[in-house]
Amino acid sequence: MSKREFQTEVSQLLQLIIHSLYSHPEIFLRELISNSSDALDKLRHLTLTDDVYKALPFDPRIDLELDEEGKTLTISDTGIGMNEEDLVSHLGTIARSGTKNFLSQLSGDAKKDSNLIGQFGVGFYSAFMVADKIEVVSRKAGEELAWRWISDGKTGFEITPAERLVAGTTVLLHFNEEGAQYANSYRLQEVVKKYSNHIAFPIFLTYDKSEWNEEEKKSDKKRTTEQVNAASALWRRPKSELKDEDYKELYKSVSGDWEDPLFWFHTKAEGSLDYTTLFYIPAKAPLDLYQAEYKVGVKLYVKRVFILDDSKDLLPQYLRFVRGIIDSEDLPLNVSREILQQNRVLTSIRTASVKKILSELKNIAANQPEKYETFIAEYNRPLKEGLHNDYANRETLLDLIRVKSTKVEGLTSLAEVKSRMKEDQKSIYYITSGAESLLRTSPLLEIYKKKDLEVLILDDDIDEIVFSGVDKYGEIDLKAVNKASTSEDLKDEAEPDQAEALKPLLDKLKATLGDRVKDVRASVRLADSPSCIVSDEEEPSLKMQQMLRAMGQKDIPVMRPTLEINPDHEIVKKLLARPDDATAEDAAWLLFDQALLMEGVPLQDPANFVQRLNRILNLSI
Ligand SMILES: Nc1ncnc2c1ncn2[C@@H]1O[C@H](COP(=O)(O)OP(=O)(O)OP(=O)(O)O)[C@@H](O)[C@H]1O
Repeated sequence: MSKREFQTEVSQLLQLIIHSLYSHPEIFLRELISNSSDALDKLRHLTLTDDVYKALPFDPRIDLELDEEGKTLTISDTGIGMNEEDLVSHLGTIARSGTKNFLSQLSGDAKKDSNLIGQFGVGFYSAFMVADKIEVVSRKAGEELAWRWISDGKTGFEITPAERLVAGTTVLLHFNEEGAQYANSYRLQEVVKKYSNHIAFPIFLTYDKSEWNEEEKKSDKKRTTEQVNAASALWRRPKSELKDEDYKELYKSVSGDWEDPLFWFHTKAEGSLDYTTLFYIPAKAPLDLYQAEYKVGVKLYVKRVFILDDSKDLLPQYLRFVRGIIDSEDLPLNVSREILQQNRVLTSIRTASVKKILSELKNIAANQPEKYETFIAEYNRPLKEGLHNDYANRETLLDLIRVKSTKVEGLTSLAEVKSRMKEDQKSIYYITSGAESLLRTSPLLEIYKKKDLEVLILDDDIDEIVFSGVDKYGEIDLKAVNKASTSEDLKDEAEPDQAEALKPLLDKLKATLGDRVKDVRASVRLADSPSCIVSDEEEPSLKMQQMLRAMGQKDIPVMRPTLEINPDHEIVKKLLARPDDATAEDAAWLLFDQALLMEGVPLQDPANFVQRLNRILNLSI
């Protein structure tokens, strides 16, 4: 006999499940049935593709056996099974980094945590909500030995040799007080129908059925086995036969989510390629959305046979929040992961699927704006990632994303921004890189305020990278206000060019600031501030350079910004009038440093800044 302890994370998860998950104890059955269904999927795939397994008998089914008196339930499958090693690693440790991350997000507030866990899916361990002892007997396909795993969900588990006639897994639950309600055949049937009706394999329930005995005028109990689920691949049925409830139920069983999805798109394609797709958008963004090791939410089937559910090639990465099914008629059943990557059929399905998802989202944006708002609250950012990566769908994605702006409260679409453009407005303008409050008060926006031009406030930290690659919305140029060339648009033909008159001052400033600046120029974009910082077209902004360095990128050359000064500002006028003033040098540095501060860039030498400031203050008091 070998006694082992659970990995710390498992104990943590078990504690949580037992103490805060009482709101939905029935999901234990969905989780165990879905594990069985996965195990059957895996074995079916092997029997179709791997010579070693081809000769093995495969009679796929899931059996629930109820002992009402003894308050036990077994869930058995004829799937892939587990050997001793698998039992230890699958039912004693948590390998998925997503789960570990999930645990670290827990707040200790039972209500919030149970919502989190609902989105996450707790798997096998959820059975400890309803059982105080669980025995698993499993035999791996192709192996002779079977193993028994026993645990009370508290101290650890034991593994001993056991017997099992065929490959597969049997989970025996000894119900606790909470679980006693499930030692009831009606309740079990109800829960199976609710969550697992469309599992592709038959689920049988064996129980003592009461039957009326006419002769003896009493009811007898008779051991009966009945199929309790529909076992149909629901996605292959015509849309007209399916009700919203059917879609929601399938969603919950494929995603493990408790909440209804926001919406779904069901498509049957016939023609050069035959396939069915059913995609769902979860109401809440998956918790691992921003993790490199996110869990794939789309399963690939070939002719209703499950192939895989962990391929990142089924949809582009930015659509990783989509859940659902792709079922193809044209792929071979033995298609391997490597082949999938360059398979023409899958590439076509993927391209068409992305188009479909995006065009459906566009419809929703147009026809159900409130619902679309809920969607955007969760998924605006991944769509922006798409702008960066999915060139082919950029136009659609530009219509789908939402942005903040100086003209509206909340979010707005680029189509709305376009419709608000003034007659002589040459481009759509935006400002990036920094917190919203910093961006809204930036001196770079002064001229736009004065001219009553709208500016998009792009304060998401990926915005600068994303939008630096997007230079047009339809025919209209998109321009960052902190780029040197953007000011070309703003030049007033009527206004005389002041550069000539300013030249002596510009030269002087340049000489003082030396190699800290690339250039010093007269600005056309300032109204109230004396100076601002701009970058060249191809260069990341100062704030961005700072971020890249903070992220550990070392090879970023030091890029010098251009300082622009406002020819109409009193300070600038005075400096021009008194070129030999003793304070000129201090003033030059203060003009530069304050422009940096307004960009959100920390000063290289704050002590120097303060000394200069105090000297000037002293003179003015
Ligand atoms: N009936 C079964 N047959 C074969 N393997 C199983 C069975 N039940 C569980 N396992 C194995 O144990 C692992 C852990 O199961 P668990 O339900 O905790 O998580 P999961 O199914 O991987 O993830 P989740 O349920 O969170 O999506 C599974 O990945 C699988 O390898």
